[in-house]
Amino acid sequence: MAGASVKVAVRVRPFNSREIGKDSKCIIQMSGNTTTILNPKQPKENKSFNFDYSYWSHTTPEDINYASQVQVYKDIGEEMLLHAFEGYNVCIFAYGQTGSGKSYTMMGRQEQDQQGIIPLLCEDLFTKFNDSNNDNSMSYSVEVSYMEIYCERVRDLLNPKNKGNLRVREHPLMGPYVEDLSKLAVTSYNDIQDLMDSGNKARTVAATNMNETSSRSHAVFNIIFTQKKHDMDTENTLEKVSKISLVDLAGSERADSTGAKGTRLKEGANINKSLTTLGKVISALAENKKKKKVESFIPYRDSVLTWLLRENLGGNSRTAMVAALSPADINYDETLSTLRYADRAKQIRCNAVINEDPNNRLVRELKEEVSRLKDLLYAQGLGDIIESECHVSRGDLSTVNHAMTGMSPSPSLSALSSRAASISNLHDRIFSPASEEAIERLKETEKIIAELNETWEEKLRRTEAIRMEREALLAEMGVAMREDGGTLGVFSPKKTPHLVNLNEDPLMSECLLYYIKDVGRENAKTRQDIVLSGHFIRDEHCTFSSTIGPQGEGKDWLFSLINDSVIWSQI
Ligand SMILES: Nc1ncnc2c1ncn2[C@@H]1O[C@H](COP(=O)(O)OP(=O)(O)OP(=O)(O)O)[C@@H](O)[C@H]1O
Repeated sequence: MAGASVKVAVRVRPFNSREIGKDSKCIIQMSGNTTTILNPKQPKENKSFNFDYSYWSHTTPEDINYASQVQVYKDIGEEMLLHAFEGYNVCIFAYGQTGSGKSYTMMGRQEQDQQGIIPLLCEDLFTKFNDSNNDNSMSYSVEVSYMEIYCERVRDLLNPKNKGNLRVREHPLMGPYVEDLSKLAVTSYNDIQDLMDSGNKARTVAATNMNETSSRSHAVFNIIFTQKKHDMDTENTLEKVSKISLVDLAGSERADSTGAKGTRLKEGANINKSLTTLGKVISALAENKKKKKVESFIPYRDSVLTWLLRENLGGNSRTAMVAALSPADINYDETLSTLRYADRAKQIRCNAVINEDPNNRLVRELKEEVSRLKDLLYAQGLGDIIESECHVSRGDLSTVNHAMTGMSPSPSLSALSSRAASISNLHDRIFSPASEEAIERLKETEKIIAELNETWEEKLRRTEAIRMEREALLAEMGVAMREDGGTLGVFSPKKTPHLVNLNEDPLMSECLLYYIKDVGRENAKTRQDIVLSGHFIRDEHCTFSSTIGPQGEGKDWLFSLINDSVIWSQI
């Protein structure tokens, strides 16, 4: 399987109501694997591209050429899942301008069997486990993480305790990773679905708090999937670990085309830093494939996204990309640029290897690293600090120095002054750059070993504790959830719910459901007075209920947040 190319698919969606309203023309044609874009200004200037798959989803399922969610999953998702079972890392990422259909392809909609690649793949994963239930020699475990990259900062979407931004680190043995990102243990498809839902909700809430839509952030859903095969004869256990990364990228439009100014422009630039770097990485990898000898430098480290996805882009991974296309003539420039991007991605080759027994090897290598670092610190005369204080947090000088001097915590005045002198000496010694780095690395490595050594039961307990925290947080917000005829809604018994259009364009069909805090509508004047409770698609299956209205007024209200002020309007 070494040296396989990135699989590239493009998919064109139906017109949205805004495009229909503007009497848009469809500029995409597909025939077999070829996609052609028509230049609306110069009708003879057609451009054609070949991809592994060209998905025509512009019409309705009645059209025999229509590519359904299931077909996209069967071609791309199923193949990648198969590779994961073989023990390869796999990655599927969706690229395209805002509103082109990335989230629809990756997540889809819960209702009407329109689930996208991520839920279908997760469902299939557990179906495959259950199918192999009678093979006693096999055992499986699945862990999930879900993060968001916004303006080069990483947020945990599954653990409400991880409120701030997480640190992206690089360990010499582990490569780049996100420190403290929760990996939660799951035992069924329902578990994973719950996590997906809460992650998606956390993403929308965060975006709303920043007066943004989630289309400005990159979402990375990781499934770490471990298979163990026990050989009864030799009593050996063979382990394969595969990381499945499913990525919904931020909208790819260029900053100038969104009309962004000031802070927005800066945010755009930062968001685009990850996308621009992704483009540069893809171009450099494509160039390298053409060149025979001197390989160009690949700027993985220039953005958080490319750094974290390094292995998936030209490294140890089987990777697929879905480029989402708008069919409308008004989006010609963006759509052409998406097609060119996808065309370059075809050139990337990845050298995937089966990850056999990676944890045993990693723990062994990490332990070797620990003893190397300890030797180094002993050689610098810092032996006692390692014995007693390796686990203290950085900068906890008093504890470290206490360990170094061996003094009691409440020394006499004279002892204090001599201690102070020795502390200042020791301070220089401990925190010389080399030893500081070694101590830091030692702590980091021990933390990684502890995580790797965590038992399955401990993981389940930790996952449950985090789930309870998530629920407590929702309860605090006054949210009670119920499934209403398949339509997801979040309702509060105490507070008045409201529907809000997510997009500035009132014809766009994504909605947020808000309700006002106890202050009442007339007093709801700022962002603090409202609570977000849900995010869904407004279409013929989701009509606004007339019972949703402030203070029993029986009318629906919309509000917009302009500079943090709530502006009301009645539908
Ligand atoms: N193949 C499709 N069939 C039917 N509807 C689709 C399809 N693709 C997208 N849509 C609809 O188009 C709208 C925009 O799609 P989606 O939210 O997936 O875009 P996006 O590229 O993820 O945008 P953003 O960058 O804002 O997240 C949604 O209402 C979605 O349901």
